[in-house]
Amino acid sequence: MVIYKAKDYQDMSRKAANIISAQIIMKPNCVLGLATGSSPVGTYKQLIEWYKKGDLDFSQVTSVNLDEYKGLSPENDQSYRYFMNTNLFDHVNIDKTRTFVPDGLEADSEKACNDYNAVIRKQGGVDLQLLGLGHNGHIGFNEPGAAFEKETHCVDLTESTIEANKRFFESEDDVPRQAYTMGIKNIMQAKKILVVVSGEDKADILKEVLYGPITPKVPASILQLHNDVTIVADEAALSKIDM
Ligand SMILES: N[C@@H]1[C@@H](O)[C@H](O)[C@@H](COP(=O)(O)O)O[C@@H]1O
Repeated sequence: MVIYKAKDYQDMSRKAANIISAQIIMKPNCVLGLATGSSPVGTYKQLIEWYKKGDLDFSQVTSVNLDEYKGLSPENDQSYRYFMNTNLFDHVNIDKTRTFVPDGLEADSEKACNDYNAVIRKQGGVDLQLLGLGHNGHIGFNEPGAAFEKETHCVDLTESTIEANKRFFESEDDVPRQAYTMGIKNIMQAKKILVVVSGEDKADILKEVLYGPITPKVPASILQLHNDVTIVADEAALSKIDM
């Protein structure tokens, strides 16, 4: 595991975007595993900037996103499909038919999840998976207690995640209670993993993730067992770790 200390959110975003750019340059037809949340937004902004300067080409890139709220349509401005379109896909030359997000409108959970696993397999797996980190150590929507061996599945969101995500909705009642998420098994099968973490409020959980016991109670702790993980975190997020 490699840990890069960034000065602040912007520096973290630039460093992470550099790693993603290197992946695209080395393998133009790579499969990127992408994430939502506020942590990767700056990274996407930086990638868009470099694309606009002519330094990056997404024309052969495929993407698979980690998760989607169950019940939200792609047009719903809180859906993760909408997030990806507005924060990245609409601004670069990626072929949208090669950008995949679980189908939030598929009411049959088993079908939605099996279909998504098939999509990931068809792409030949993920070359680089970008991850944010939830306050309770979740990755994607794999909440504490999630079995490590799961592939894409339907989850009940925990109260703390609903609380953390309600800022994006009009009211707490509007926050969906379930989501489809890649499982830990899908995430661990990625060839490389890049985690972006920012802010003092993530300092305790980041320390636990990196140096605590590997346990489903802290889903991201499994990353200690992956052989190619890069953490890019800002000083605030690393403030509980001596380095
Ligand atoms: N499903 C997403 C996660 O993929 C994300 O990592 C997490 C942290 O979000 P943020 O980066 O906004 O702190 O939030 C959501 O629950």
